[in-house]
Amino acid sequence: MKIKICGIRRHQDIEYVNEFLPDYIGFIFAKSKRQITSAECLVLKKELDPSIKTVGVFVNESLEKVISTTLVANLDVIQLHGDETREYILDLKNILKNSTSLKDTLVWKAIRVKGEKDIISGDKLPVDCLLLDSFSKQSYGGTGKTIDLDIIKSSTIKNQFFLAGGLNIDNILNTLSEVSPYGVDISSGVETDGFKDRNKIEKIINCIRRK
Ligand SMILES: O=C(O)c1ccccc1N[C@@H]1O[C@H](COP(=O)(O)O)[C@@H](O)[C@H]1O
Repeated sequence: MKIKICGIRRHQDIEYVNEFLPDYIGFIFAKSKRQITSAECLVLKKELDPSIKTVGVFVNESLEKVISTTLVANLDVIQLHGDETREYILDLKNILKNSTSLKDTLVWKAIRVKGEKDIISGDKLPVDCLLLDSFSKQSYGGTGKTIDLDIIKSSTIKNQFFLAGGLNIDNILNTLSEVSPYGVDISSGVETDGFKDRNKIEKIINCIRRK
């Protein structure tokens, strides 16, 4: 089970992830209280354990901005978390494929699940991995709202997927007994008063790894 801790933005956050070594961390480049710039990301990355892969989270961003940020911050994965279309994804993959420095960059697409049809159409997208998140009218992500697991259970999703949306120490084991994602993506569930909390990161990573 892969683990991603998202919304890393402070030096302390880097210390916490270096201690507990999730597989991935996420940097938010979209409008959010967790948003950082590519220059700030670069500074944080210099302190990061090299075994941890980095994911840039973008929402309805121009291809130029996604590419320049990915280059500056030297990201391993681009996570599209908005309303990006199949055409946008194909254009992005084409640019990555033709770039010497970005040809190994992966593309993940977040599907904000309202119903089974969202999963069915998301499953057809030309991406390296899907990320199933809850739907909220207020915000594109990082809401702490959970997905209705019955929608995933009754779907015929074929792609590997990360599960996101309100995962925390109180619901993680039950969630993983109901569905079998490739990985879990956790953000607000490891925060206290809006900031990453070392103890919550420790507890949830240990809990998932002991499972
Ligand atoms: O975390 C954010 O602020 C954010 C903003 C805009 C798009 C995505 C964002 N985060 C992603 O949201 C999900 C779920 O987060 P949570 O665990 O419910 O708080 C996760 O995939 C983050 O990458």
